[in-house]
Amino acid sequence: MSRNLSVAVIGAGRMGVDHIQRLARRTHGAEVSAVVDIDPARAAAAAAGVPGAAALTDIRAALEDPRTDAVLIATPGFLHEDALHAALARDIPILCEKPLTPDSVSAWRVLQAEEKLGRKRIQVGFMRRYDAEYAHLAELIRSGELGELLMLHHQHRNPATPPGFSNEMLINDSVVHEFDAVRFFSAEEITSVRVRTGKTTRNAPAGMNDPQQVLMETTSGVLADVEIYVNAQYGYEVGTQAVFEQGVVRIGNHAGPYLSARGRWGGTVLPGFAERFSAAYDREIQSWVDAALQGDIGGPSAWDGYAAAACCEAGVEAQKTGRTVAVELHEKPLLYQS
Ligand SMILES: NC(=O)C1=CN([C@@H]2O[C@H](COP(=O)(O)OP(=O)(O)OC[C@H]3O[C@@H](n4cnc5c(N)ncnc54)[C@H](O)[C@@H]3O)[C@@H](O)[C@H]2O)C=CC1
Ligand SMILES: O=C1[C@@H](O)[C@H](O)[C@@H](O)[C@H](O)[C@H]1O
Repeated sequence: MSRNLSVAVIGAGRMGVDHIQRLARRTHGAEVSAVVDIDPARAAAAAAGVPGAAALTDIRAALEDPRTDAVLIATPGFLHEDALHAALARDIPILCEKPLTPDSVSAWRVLQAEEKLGRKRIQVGFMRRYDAEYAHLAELIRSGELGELLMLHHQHRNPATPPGFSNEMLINDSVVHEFDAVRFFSAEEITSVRVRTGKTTRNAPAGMNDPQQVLMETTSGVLADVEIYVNAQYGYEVGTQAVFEQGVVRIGNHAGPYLSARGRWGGTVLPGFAERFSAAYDREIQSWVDAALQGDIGGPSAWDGYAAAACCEAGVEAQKTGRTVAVELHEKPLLYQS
């Protein structure tokens, strides 16, 4: 395809608007042809100032338009399945924000629909894989330079939760990224999950345990833990310490620059994920567009979305029961083995 990839963006909320700006202003080879939101005012506001972008309220109208080459889904997770099936029926490239779907049964249905097409059409929005430090750590692991990877310690801190955020969302909305990160770094599946709750911050909404510790193990026995703390108040921090046979690698948390001034030294804590992962989102979308123009996908697949959904399910059960819960996965279809 020599012309730009015409993308219909479904959902013009926080992430949708961010991706529309990215596609329209910072991505090569793409343009936004439609913005779809159930709320017409949101669709119109997001499409305003984007040349050629139609404001629509129904995904079907975007998919019926022959100009639509690809879709980016940024509606809430519980709406992803319908949008995915509709876009798969058009056999066009899809970037679906995380989660692929909220549970492993619906994720498997999506994966089977894609398998029938005989090619990968869906990329899942696990953008951390595109963060420069994440990519560097993955390269170090693959190179074997420091020996075998043995353990991963993660911290994931958000300043505060939006209204309605629950214990389950802490796993499904937040730790879903670490499930993907552990699978990405270890290049293995996660076999079990355990969740520990302890003393809770007074800043958490009633009924929520915050922080929590999520413990997991991979096929070869790599142990990983996550401190998930979603009302940490002071800012947004995401970091990992990877322990190898011959060394330790730290990424995230305290990236510079460090300032020495006014009798103090130090850096800045970023306010949220949009700032922390801004460059990663840019790379993620560029990689998807580049691959889509070649009829491929550029990153995490529907299998990765399905496996993460299965981990989340195990995580929520572990959270409720206090038990170590096994992650159950179907056999990996051939399509996803390379
Ligand atoms: N990769 C990342 O770091 C992040 C990913 N996300 C993911 O992005 C997705 C969207 O999240 P947010 O932008 O925070 O949500 P949001 O609530 O800000 O926006 C969702 C939008 O979808 C619209 N919508 C609802 N039903 C619709 C329908 N049937 N058709 C079309 N539009 C509809 C809503 O009116 C709203 O404008 C979620 O899957 C979320 O998990 C969210 C935050 C960060
Ligand atoms: O996906 C995201 C949010 O939905 C989630 O609530 C945050 O915890 C994550 O850090 C962010 O990347």
